[in-house]
Amino acid sequence: MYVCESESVCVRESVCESESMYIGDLEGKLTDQTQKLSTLCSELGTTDLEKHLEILVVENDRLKQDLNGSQLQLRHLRRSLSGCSKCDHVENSQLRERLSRAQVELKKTTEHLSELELEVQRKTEHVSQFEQHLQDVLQGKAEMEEGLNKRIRDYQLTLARQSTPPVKYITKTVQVESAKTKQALEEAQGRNQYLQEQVAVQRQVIHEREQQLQESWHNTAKLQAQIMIYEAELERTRGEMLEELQSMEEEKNCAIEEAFLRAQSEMKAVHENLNGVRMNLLSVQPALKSLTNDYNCLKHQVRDFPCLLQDAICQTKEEIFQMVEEVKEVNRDLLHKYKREMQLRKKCHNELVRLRGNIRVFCRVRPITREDGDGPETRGVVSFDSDDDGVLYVSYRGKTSVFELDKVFPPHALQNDVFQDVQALITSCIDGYNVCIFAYGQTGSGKTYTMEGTPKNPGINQRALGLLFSEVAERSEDWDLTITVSMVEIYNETLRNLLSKDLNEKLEIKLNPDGSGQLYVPGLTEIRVRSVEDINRVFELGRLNRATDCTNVNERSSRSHALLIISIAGTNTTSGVKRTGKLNLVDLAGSERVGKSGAEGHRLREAQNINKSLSALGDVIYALRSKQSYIPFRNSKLTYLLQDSLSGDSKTLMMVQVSPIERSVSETVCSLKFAQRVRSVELGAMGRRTENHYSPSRPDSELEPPPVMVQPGRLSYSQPGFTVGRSSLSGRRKLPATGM
Ligand SMILES: Nc1ncnc2c1ncn2[C@@H]1O[C@H](COP(=O)(O)OP(=O)(O)OP(=O)(O)O)[C@@H](O)[C@H]1O
Repeated sequence: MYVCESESVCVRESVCESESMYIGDLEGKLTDQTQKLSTLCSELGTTDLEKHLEILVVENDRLKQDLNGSQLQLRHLRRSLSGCSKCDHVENSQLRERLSRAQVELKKTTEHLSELELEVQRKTEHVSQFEQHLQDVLQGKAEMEEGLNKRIRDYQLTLARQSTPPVKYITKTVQVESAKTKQALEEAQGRNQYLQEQVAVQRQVIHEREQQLQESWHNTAKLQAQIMIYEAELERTRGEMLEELQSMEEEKNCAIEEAFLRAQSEMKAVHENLNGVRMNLLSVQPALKSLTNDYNCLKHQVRDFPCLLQDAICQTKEEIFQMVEEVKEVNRDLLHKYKREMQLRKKCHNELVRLRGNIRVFCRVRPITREDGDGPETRGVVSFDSDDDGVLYVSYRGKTSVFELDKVFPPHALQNDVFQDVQALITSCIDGYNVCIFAYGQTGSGKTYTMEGTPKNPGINQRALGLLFSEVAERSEDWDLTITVSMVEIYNETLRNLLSKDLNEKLEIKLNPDGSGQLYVPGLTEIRVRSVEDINRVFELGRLNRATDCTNVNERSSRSHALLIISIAGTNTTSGVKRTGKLNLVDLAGSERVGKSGAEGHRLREAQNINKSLSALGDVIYALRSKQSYIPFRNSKLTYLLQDSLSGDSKTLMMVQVSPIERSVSETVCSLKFAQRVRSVELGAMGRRTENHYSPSRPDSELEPPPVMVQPGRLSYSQPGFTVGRSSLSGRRKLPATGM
């Protein structure tokens, strides 16, 4: 029994050994399978699939980009094509080139796309093959696992069947030995458990891979669908492009045809023109021949022209020189005649002035002004003779007084009209005469208006200086003339220098110590004037100085005599002979004050002084008229100052100013009577102030050259003095002056 038990234990041990060997074998196989699986997994594993998938995705993206690029190009081409209709033929051809390039690129892209499609297809097949293989491997593994499980179960059943009661004894033994077996079994079971777990893990992994594969298939399908859509789009675009290309081709053909037809017609026209030109050429040939001949002829002439021109120039020069000489001769002759005529004119002028009389009396009737007011007293009492401009009628209380003067200016006479009649006198002072123009009349009769005028309408003073400037300029070739100006006021028998800085300075009239009998005023300011601006400045200064000394200029002007003394000194540039002339322009004080003022105090003194000076003026004129040996020039400052302008061959013009209104009639008549008395005076004959020697005694004289012989007939101032008679030659009617 013991043997039997030991035999059974041995059998059991051997079974166990064989079982454990088998299990180890199985384990080795399982390990191999696991290794294989992992190898397979690593071969086909996630990485490769993902890589494939990624490659496919990248490839797909690239394709998408290509497609986008192609679409963009296509759109661009479409736009270009739409603009093509407006472009010309050249642009069409450029677009066609671009289109063909795009087509080539599209073709390439399509080819590349089909290649990629093939690649995708190939890869998909490869993936499906791998899947199939993986399924097979999994199936084998599952089968193997199933077999192993079955065998493990069988072994477990066998082991369960072998555990019998007699083994109790043996069990002890077996217990000793079966512990090892048990342990081995347990180990095998543990390993088996472990392998089962591994298998489960692998299954899970496979399941995940399957899912991923499914997704990738799904994506691939999607992408394929997208590719299909793109392909369809491409196809459609290609179709459109082809259509457009075709239409463009048609257009091109049409354009070519049109251009060809046009070119043909133009060619035809050109041919026709050419024929015409040919015909013209044939007809022009003879003319051309004659032109060539002419040209040759002209060429010869041009070659000879400089010589001919030189000859002609020389000849013309000679002629011109001759003509210039002739003209010079004529000019000399004319100049000689002109100078002679000028001398004659001067003689005639002086003769005319002499015949008119040295004392001339004009009358100016001022217009009725607003200041005269209204009423019967402002009625006009003065009338004129339309046939005689020297006659004036004054009607008052039924009586008419007639006054004959040299000239009467009616109220409407202008400043210039007055000046026209006095300018001959003014020019004569350049010839060495002393001239005196004074305005006489009652206050407000227009004396200042006539002498000074207004800034816009100047009177005799400014016009006289303007005339003198132009005369000086005209004579500047023969005479070196200078014009100086002084302004003096006589108020209350006091002489005041209106151009002086010291207004309190009183001037005195003195006899020139050189024994010439000339008078001069020491300290009198003489300002040289060359232009109208100079005159205006001098007048302004005079007006200012006159105004500073009184509160009412108008009042003062009515009671003082204002004198503008213009001296003209000249030296003959040829002979060195000097001569001087003086022009006194006097605005007298109002004449109505004389003996009528009834005033007291300074007003009385004023009236007495005005009376004195105007009476003295009357006395002087009376003495002159009656040719008295003594002329009372010294009775007043006025007559003393005007002595050299009232005596000898001096020329005097009295402008009697009268008011036309009834209120002033008595003053008007008085003034006109005085004027007639003055008009009847004859002045004695004295030579003009002509010097041909240096006179140091005259304070205003200049350095003179040594005396020279005066050429006969050249200088008008060399004439002897002349006696001035009352103008019996003037033809003026002698009308009795009726007193009132
Ligand atoms: N011919 C004229 N045309 C227009 N207005 C004139 C004329 N004559 C004088 N008048 C005006 O008459 C007014 C008095 O003239 P103006 O001052 O010249 O007189 P007058 O005799 O100089 O007086 P006085 O002795 O007070 O100085 C002035 O307003 C002046 O403008």
